[in-house]
This record gives sequence, structure tokens and C-alpha cells, in this order.
Amino acid sequence: MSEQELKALRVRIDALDTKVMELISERARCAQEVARVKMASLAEGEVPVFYRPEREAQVLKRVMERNQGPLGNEEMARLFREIMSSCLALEQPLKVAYLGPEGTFTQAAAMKHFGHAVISKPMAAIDEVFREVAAGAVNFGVVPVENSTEGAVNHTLDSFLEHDMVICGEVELRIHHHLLVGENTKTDSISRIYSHAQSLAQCRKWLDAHYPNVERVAVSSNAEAAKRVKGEWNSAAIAGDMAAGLYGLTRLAEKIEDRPDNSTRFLMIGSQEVPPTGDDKTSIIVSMSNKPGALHELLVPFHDNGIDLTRIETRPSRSGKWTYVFFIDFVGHHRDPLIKGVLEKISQEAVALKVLGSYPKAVL
Ligand SMILES: C=C(O[C@@H]1C=C(C(=O)O)C=C[C@H]1O)C(=O)O
Repeated sequence: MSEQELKALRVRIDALDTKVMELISERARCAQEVARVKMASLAEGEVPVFYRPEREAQVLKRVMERNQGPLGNEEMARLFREIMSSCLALEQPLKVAYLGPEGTFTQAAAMKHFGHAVISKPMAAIDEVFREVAAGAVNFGVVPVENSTEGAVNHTLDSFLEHDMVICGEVELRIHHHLLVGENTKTDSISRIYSHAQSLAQCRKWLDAHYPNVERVAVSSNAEAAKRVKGEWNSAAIAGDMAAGLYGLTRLAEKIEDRPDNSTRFLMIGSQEVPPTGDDKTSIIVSMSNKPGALHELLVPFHDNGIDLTRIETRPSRSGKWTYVFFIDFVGHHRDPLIKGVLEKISQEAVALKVLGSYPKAVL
């Protein structure tokens, strides 16, 4: 390729960038107009709702459907995710609390869902994320809820029993773990490996094979593990890319999770009900009386109406010994007539039924 050709291509790219920029600016002005219309149509005392998860899910889906390449659908949607995030920030910057510290997978999930134009606030524990949202100090919270290798995140499920929260979105993240060391670590004398208990469990086989006699120390998060390693010469951490970058650690081994499809699902919690998009999920908590056939009774209405259950989890109810609550996720929105009917049927049999929220299925 000649210098001449390259030069011509760069001139074309510059001209296209100018056009792209003009279009993005025009889009941003439209979003500002939307904000003005929303404000103008408020009833007295009504609080404006700028963030519309159902609309954002539709925008992203449309982008993926119309994309013609060469960029992949997810890549294109990611770009639009960021454009929307910046447009929304012009209307109102969202405040989002997540399970911190900085560098956790939960932070990565928050950015994947809301984009980078948010004010994010790391919290020390899952329960604190719930409390921050309940106190109204942030618009939304992000917490992990289940991992494909290790199962439920019980702290999150239990927090739903204690707080009145609305689930307004979900996001899934592929979780890759690395064995990380600092610049002073003597790699042949590692005697301790720090990580979150979930991550240690997700890498159990790899650790058994490579570091069978090294002490495994569970700490509050992977990012905390990475932070500790920085100052120690005989320890390593298991954590992901964000934590590695944040604390300047080196990868001694990459992608050490036992299952290559290791993924975690996160929930966005807030106080805003999300209208249907046509491709939604609903989460409920149900407690049944402790009698034979209770679980069967609970499941029959779902089966009879052909509703797809995506998950069922049991936890102690905390209100009596050996009594349980069921966390159930299924496809559909609680305002759909079919789902409404099922929920009515269940509430006739149940001791208690709480709809935690209906929200668009993860797009990205
Ligand atoms: C522009 C709007 O407000 C926000 C910004 C959006 C966007 O940039 O596309 C979409 C939904 C809202 O979160 C809207 O409600 O349409």
C-alpha cells in the first residue's frame, strides 16, 4: 500500500469522524429535548424519571438487529451503550452504588449495564449497597446474584428479605480469573493466595493442581486481594483484569477458572418499576406453608401456563426454624395477563408472595 493511499484513507476517516460527531451531538440534543418534555409534563409534586431501562433495552436491541458489520453486534451495541450513557448524563447523571472496592467484577457489571457516564460509588458489602439505595443516596445499586460455577450469592438473596427493593435490570459477565503477583513477589516462594471465597471456589481444581499446599485466604473481594498482594513478597491474588490493572499486578497465569464458561449474573436494584418491553423476566419471593406437596403446588401454575422458569433457589426464611422461602425467576412481565393469572393463583396457596420486579432480559 502506498503512502498516497494511506493518506487518502485518513482524510476520509477524518471526514467521517466529523459527521459521526455531528450526529452524536444531534442525538444528545434530542435527549435534552426529551428531558425538557418530561419536565414540562410533570404533575405537581411528581418526580421526573429520566432513566428508562425498557427504552434503553429497545434501543440496544434495534442496534443489534440492524447492524450490518463489519463490527460485531455486541461491539456495536457497546458503543451505543456509551452514547446513551453520555446522553442520559446530560439529562441527569445517574448515581450507582456497587459492591466495591474499585476494580471488582461488580464494578465491571455496573459499567456494562449503565455505561461509563455515571457517578459510581463503591460499597464495602452487599448489604451496604442495599442500604444506600434504600436511603435514596443513589439511584441504583449493583449486586452479584449467581455464578454459573458456584451458584447463588446468598448475601444478596438474604438482603432481599430485609429490604424492599425493585429489581430493574440484569447483566451477565464472563468471569476470567488470573493469578496475580506484585513486582516484589518471589514467585517460587508463594505461601498464600488471597481471593474472594467465590473466586477461590471457581478456581479450586486449578489451585489443587498447581498450588496444592499453599494457604488459600478468603478476603472480602478480589480487588481487596489484589490490593494486599501489592505490599507482600510471598503472596499472590486471584482476581480479574480490572483489579490487575488498577493495582499494577502481573499475570503469573491467565484464565485459571475451572470452567471456561464461568459467568456471573448481576442485578440492578432501585425503586423504579420498569414497564414491559416484550422480552422481560420477573423475580419473585414466595413462602409456602411447610406441608407435603407445597413446592409442587407452587410450580404447577407455571407448568400449566407454559411459563419458562429460569431459576429457583431456596433460602431459610429467617422467621422460623426449618421454614423456607423460594426465589423464582421466570420469563415474562408481571403486568402480562398470563403472568398476572399465575401470580394470583400462587398467592392463593402461598403464605406470602412478593414481586421483586420485572425487567428487560439482559441485552448485552
Ligand atoms: C432519551 C431518553 O432518556 C434516556 C436516554 C436514552 C437514550 O439516550 O436513548 C434512552 C432512555 C433514557 O434512559 C428517553 O426517555 O427516550
